Amino acid sequence: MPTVLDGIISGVREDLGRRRAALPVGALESRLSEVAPALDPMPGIRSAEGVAVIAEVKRSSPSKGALADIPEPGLLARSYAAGGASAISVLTEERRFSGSLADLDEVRAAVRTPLLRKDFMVDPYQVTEARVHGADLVLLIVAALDDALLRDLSDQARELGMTTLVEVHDAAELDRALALDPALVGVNARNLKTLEVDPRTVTDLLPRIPDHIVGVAESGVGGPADVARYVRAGAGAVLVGEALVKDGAPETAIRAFIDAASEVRAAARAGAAGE
Ligand SMILES: O=P(O)(O)OC[C@@H](O)[C@@H](O)c1c[nH]c2ccccc12
Repeated sequence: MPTVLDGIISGVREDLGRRRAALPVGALESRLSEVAPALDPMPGIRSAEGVAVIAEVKRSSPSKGALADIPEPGLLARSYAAGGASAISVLTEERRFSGSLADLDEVRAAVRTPLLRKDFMVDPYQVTEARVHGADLVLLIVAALDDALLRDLSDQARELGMTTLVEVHDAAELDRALALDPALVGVNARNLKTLEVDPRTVTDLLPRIPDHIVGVAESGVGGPADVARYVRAGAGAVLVGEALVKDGAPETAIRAFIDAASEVRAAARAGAAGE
């Protein structure tokens, strides 16, 4: 039976075919020289106080439908940056998430924060496109790629100066991700094949990520208590969409996430000192 992920990917391939027909790869590549070099998000992510927040611009999702209108993604991105987000994720998938490369352009024009192109990357064309539109990071979903393509896209991103966030959902995928030695490994609490969210996926897998790689807890953060739980499990970063796009004051919400994480760290330090 085809999974939800299979359905999303076939739509992504169709849309990609249309863009490639309009702008062949050679013409796309010639635009690379016109963009500013990719920013390195890692110093900011590693030195973030409490936890690095990767705040997502997300209009809708296959599981929940419409989440928020977001007429001006640039304005939302500015409030994310003002709240202390270490990076901003922009969903560019059109059919299920109502995103676009135009959103990425708008956000790029609005902030200097490192940007992640969040999409279902299945072709090198998309990685080049991400860079041309100003992305500094790309998401690579292990469940959507075989090892050869995963390696190729990861190498390509590195050659373009970009950072990869490699997303996993189970132990076997985590092993495949770690083989690439990426800067960031994301554990998605949502199973993209069924869309079910189980935070235990994150708390089980994060502790298996080596210290030199930043573990990113993805999905299912509704409030500061969820952030605290993920940080206790070893998250160096959290990726949050729905809760922020629905909040009238995303700036304040991000600060509350960071504060919750800082409290966990202070308690851990106090515990260690008292031992
Ligand atoms: O809106 P949430 O539950 O905070 O989730 C954000 C993010 O984790 C989610 O959008 C996501 C994680 N991995 C993905 C891969 C593709 C599309 C979307 C995603």
